[in-house]
Amino acid sequence: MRVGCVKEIKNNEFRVGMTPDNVKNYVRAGHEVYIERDAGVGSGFTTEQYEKAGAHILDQAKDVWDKSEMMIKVKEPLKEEYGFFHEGLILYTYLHLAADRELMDAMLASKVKGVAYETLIERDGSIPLLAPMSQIAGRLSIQEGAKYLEKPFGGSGVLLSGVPGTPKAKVVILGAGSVGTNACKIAVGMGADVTIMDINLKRLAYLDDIFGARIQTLVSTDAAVEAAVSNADLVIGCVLIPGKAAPKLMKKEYLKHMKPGSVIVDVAVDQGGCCETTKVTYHDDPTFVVDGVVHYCVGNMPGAVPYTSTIALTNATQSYGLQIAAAGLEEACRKNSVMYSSINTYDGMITCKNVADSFGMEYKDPAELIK
Ligand SMILES: NC(=O)C1=CN([C@@H]2O[C@H](COP(=O)(O)OP(=O)(O)OC[C@H]3O[C@@H](n4cnc5c(N)ncnc54)[C@H](O)[C@@H]3O)[C@@H](O)[C@H]2O)C=CC1
Ligand SMILES: CC(=O)C(=O)O
Repeated sequence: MRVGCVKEIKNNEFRVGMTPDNVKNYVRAGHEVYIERDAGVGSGFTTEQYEKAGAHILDQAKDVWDKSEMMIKVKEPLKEEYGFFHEGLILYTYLHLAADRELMDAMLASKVKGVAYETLIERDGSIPLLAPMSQIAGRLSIQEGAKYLEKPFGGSGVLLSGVPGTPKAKVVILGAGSVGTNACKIAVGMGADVTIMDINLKRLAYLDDIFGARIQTLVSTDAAVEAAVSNADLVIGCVLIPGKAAPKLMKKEYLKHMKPGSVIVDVAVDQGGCCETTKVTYHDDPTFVVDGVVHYCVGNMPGAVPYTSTIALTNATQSYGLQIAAAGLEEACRKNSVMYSSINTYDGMITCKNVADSFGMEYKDPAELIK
C-alpha cells in the first residue's frame, strides 16, 4: 500500500503520525511510504532519518495526500486540508467528529474512509489508540492546572500541596478513565486533596484499591458534582462516551459557587467538553475566564510534549496501521473484527453509531457494509 504522513498544521501541534522507526517497519513489510519534508522535526526526527528509513520525501503536503492510499496523521484534518481528500482514501487519525460537523460533512462528501483512533474499542473495552494520549493529557492536566492556579497566571494563588500548617488544594476529577487515573496519580503525588468521580463503580473500586485512603471516590450525580466543585480549587473534566459529544456535567450556574481564581481544565474539550462554558483554546492562548473561574480547554494537550507523545502514540497506532496496510481496510476488519469500531465514515455514510446519534443522522453498521 502507498502510505503517507504529512506535517501537522494545527496551532502548536508538534506531533507527527509516523516515526522513522515506523517507516522502516512499513517499508520492510513491502509498503511505499511518502513523508512531507520536515514533518517530524517538531518531534525531534529529521528528514534525513526518514530518508534513511526508506521513505520518499516530498516537499508539498498536497503531493503526499495525492500519493497516499492511507494517510497516517495525529490530529483531525483542518479546513485547509479538506481539498486534499479523495474517494477511497483511508484516513487513520484522531477525528472527534461529534465535535466537528464540517469535517464530517467533508469526509462524507469525498467518500473518505475515516478510521478514528479514539473509537477503536478492544474486546476488553479498552481504547488502545486513545489511552497513550489520555495518559499524557491526564498527567499534563495537573501540571497545567497547578500553573494556572498561580496568581500571575490569573489563579487564586493556591499551591497544590500546600505546606505544613496550610490547607492542600482540593482537586476534583470528573471521569475515572485513562485521563482521570493519570491526573489522580500526579495530583496525589503532588500532595493535593483529591476527589475522583465516575458513574462506573468498577473504575471507582479500582482506584480505591490503587490509591487507598489518599483519595475520595464518589459516584457522579448532578448533586454530587455540584457539591464537589463548589469547594474545588482545580477541576479536571475528563468524561467520555466514545464517539459521542461529552455530557455537560459542569453547569454554568455551578461557577457562581466556585472560588474566584479556581481553575477548570476541560480535557474532554475534543469531544465538545464537559462544561457548559467550555470553548476550544490553543496552546498559544490557552485560558479564558468565566465568572471568575479560569478555563483551560486545549484540544491537543499532548502536542506540548511532542517527543514523548509521538513515541507513545505511534507505539500504539503502528500495529493496527500495519494490519490495514497489509490487507486493506475491509480485509483487516474481517480478520480482526474490533477494527470495525474505528470506522467512522465509509463510502459517504456514517458508520459510528455515537457520531450519527450526536447529529441525529442515519447510521450504517460497517460490518454490514463490509461483508
Ligand atoms: N484535550 C486533549 O488534548 C485530550 C483529550 N482527551 C479526551 O479526554 C476524554 C477522556 O478520555 P479517557 O480518559 O481516555 O476516556 P476513558 O473512556 O478512559 O474514561 C472516561 C470515563 O468517563 C466516565 N463517564 C462517562 N460518562 C460519565 C458521567 N456522566 N459522569 C461521570 N463519569 C462519566 C466513564 O465511565 C469513563 O470511566 C476524551 O474525550 C478524550 O478524547 C484525551 C487525550 C488528549
Ligand atoms: C486525543 C487527542 O485528540 C489528542 O491527543 O490530541
